[in-house]
Amino acid sequence: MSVIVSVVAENTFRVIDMQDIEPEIIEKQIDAIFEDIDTDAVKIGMLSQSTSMKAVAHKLREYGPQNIVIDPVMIAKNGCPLMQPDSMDTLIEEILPLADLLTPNIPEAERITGLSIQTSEDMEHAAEKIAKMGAKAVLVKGGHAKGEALDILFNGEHFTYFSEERINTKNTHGTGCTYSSAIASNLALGLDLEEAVKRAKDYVTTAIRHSLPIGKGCGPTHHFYNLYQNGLQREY
Ligand SMILES: Nc1ncnc2c1ncn2[C@@H]1O[C@H](COP(=O)(O)OP(=O)(O)OP(=O)(O)O)[C@@H](O)[C@H]1O
Ligand SMILES: Cc1ncc(COP(=O)(O)O)c(N)n1
Repeated sequence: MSVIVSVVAENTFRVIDMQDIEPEIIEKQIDAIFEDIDTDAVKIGMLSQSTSMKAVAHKLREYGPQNIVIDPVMIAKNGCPLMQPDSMDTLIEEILPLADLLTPNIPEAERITGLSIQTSEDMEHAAEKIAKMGAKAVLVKGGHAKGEALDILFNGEHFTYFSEERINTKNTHGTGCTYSSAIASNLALGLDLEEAVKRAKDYVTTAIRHSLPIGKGCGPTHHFYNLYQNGLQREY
């Protein structure tokens, strides 16, 4: 089930424009879900401005769902801003504390913490600092680093490393969106956090390995590669 918070006119190489949905309509979309259907996990992506964040936070506090995974989207792969800079305080005060898991990439973790992140120790420090700010667990993603594709999970007590070799492709549009959605889905299935992240890391790595060379910019990850392998054939 989806709640539309913004309609974004974008393709593989640019964001042309966006129109945010009125906060009252965001809240009513959330009501429409929670008054009807059981919710096992929630995944939150782009929230472009404070009023959208406040609407989402207000309703999540009201309904109190479990397994809230938040991808604090700030800037698209192609460099276009997706979150207004003046909404950073609202993100930190209203959204971050709702997270059972926050999944910043390195630039997002730097903006949230004010730390500079160069090494895996820096990723650990940032994860710890974000946990102190109120997120129950933090996964700092290393897609923007060099070398191995290393992500570090801090569950409030200890760190777990998830590493894969870096795939040489420009078609990484939506890697973080894919990853956080897969983690939320795995939590909804009842897996513990470490196992949910481990399986989602395998999934996103396969989706990047078989990402689609379409469009003039960064093509998307292939969400259905395994499904197609198992019978729903389609050649790429
Ligand atoms: N070239 C790559 N090869 C292998 N894994 C990658 C590559 N790029 C990103 N990843 C992995 O993809 C996942 C998403 O991380 P990333 O840092 O790209 O998130 P993101 O910047 O939030 O993504 P997006 O904003 O595009 O949705 C992580 O597991 C990361 O390690
Ligand atoms: C609506 C929306 N949400 C998230 C992203 C981030 O994905 P990417 O960093 O791959 O551009 C995006 N481009 N658009």
